[in-house]
Amino acid sequence: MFIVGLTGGIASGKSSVTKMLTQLGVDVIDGDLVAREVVKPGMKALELMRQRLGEDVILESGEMDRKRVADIIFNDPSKRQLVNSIIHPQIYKYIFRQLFVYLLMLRQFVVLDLPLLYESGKMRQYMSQIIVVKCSREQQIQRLMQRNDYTEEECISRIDSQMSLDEKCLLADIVIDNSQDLIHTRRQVEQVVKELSDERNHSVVKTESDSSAKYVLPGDEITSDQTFMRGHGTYLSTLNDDKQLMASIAGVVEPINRLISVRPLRTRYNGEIGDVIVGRITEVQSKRWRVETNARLDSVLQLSGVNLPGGELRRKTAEDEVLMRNYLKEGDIISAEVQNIFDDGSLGLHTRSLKYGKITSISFRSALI
Ligand SMILES: CC(C)(COP(=O)(O)OP(=O)(O)OC[C@H]1O[C@@H](n2cnc3c(N)ncnc32)[C@H](O)[C@@H]1O)[C@@H](O)C(=O)NCCC(=O)NCCS
Ligand SMILES: Nc1ncnc2c1ncn2[C@@H]1O[C@H](COP(=O)(O)OP(=O)(O)OP(=O)(O)O)[C@@H](O)[C@H]1O
Repeated sequence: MFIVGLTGGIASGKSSVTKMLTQLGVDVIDGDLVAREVVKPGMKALELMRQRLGEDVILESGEMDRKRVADIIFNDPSKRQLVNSIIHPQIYKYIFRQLFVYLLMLRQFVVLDLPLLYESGKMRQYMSQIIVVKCSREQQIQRLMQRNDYTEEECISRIDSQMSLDEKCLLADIVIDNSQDLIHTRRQVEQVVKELSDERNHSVVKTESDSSAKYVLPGDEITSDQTFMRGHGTYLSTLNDDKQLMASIAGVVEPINRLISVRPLRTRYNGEIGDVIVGRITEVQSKRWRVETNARLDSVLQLSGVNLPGGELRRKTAEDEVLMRNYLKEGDIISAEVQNIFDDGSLGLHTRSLKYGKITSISFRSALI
């Protein structure tokens, strides 16, 4: 799954575009809605707001006083930073949980509508593409005055509390021009969805504009430093006396501390033995299930690779084979481990551990997020 960022200036048309995306069947996470969720009474962010900004920002009903907080945010830059530092971490936690759910649902991509994507910078690293919705400053003011009954002065203080829209357009991968009527905007949105949905973009990762990225082809030497650890997409060559770390696939070198991997540019999942994956059962066959794992070929879960009721060492009988669909059927989502890689590159999975098997519900322990 890849994540597409959507941003813009205040009242530039982000919500209008997300509405069109939703109508076209795209999953959108709306940052403004998440921001409302995380300050509901009883939530940690609201308690922190009370402690750091005082009872003034809480209404009698126990809810956050949005008008008061808006006054603070749009008129006092240092307090804006304080509010952001309280609310934003909670927003990101919430968003990561939502993204995880979409990941389990094997979505191709999800759009994340974040008004402050560039200002805060935090989520940018996870985005494959960033869309900026633009209109002129005059249109922002006019639309904001019309929608919210703000004075011109109020509109200007809101617009100026954000990075300029021109600057955001320069940083964007895709710009949607919302300065004409909504039909004109809709046409652009349709085109963008068409391009993003293209199968070739299935695992698109943003690397082209990253000038510091080191690109390698299969067989290229990455390093001869002996202290590095071998990660995905690499192999050790001992042709010369010294060991060298080589690229086994084309992609971008990704060092994480001493572990070096090569991240493929545009490809489906290349599994490695020991990977823990989430997949969807696509077919029940004789003594095995076919599993969609976003790899080039369907993966295989053998009947011998699962624990059935009655104990892990129990032999699988002909009766078990008949009942396979009772254990796992088409559409079920499972977590499993890659046990082997067949000659044709397809992955053999197993679920012989209590950690793996059918995913029936998802619960989060906040401490782990
Ligand atoms: C300031 C608040 C109370 C105003 O609420 P209100 O219902 O009037 O507006 P709404 O939430 O729909 O936001 C409207 C727009 O204001 C702009 N905006 C909101 N917060 C900020 C901020 N901290 N800095 C700059 N612009 C902001 C965005 O463009 C947003 O789309 C609210 O936006 C808020 O709680 N902001 C803090 C959380 C935040 O940063 N949200 C942005 C989403 S990540
Ligand atoms: N192309 C357009 N022509 C005329 N009005 C528009 C157009 N696009 C959006 N609007 C109107 O402008 C206002 C702002 O649009 P919208 O709510 O989509 O912006 P936004 O970027 O989501 O705003 P915010 O930053 O406040 O969340 C809305 O009242 C909307 O109906």
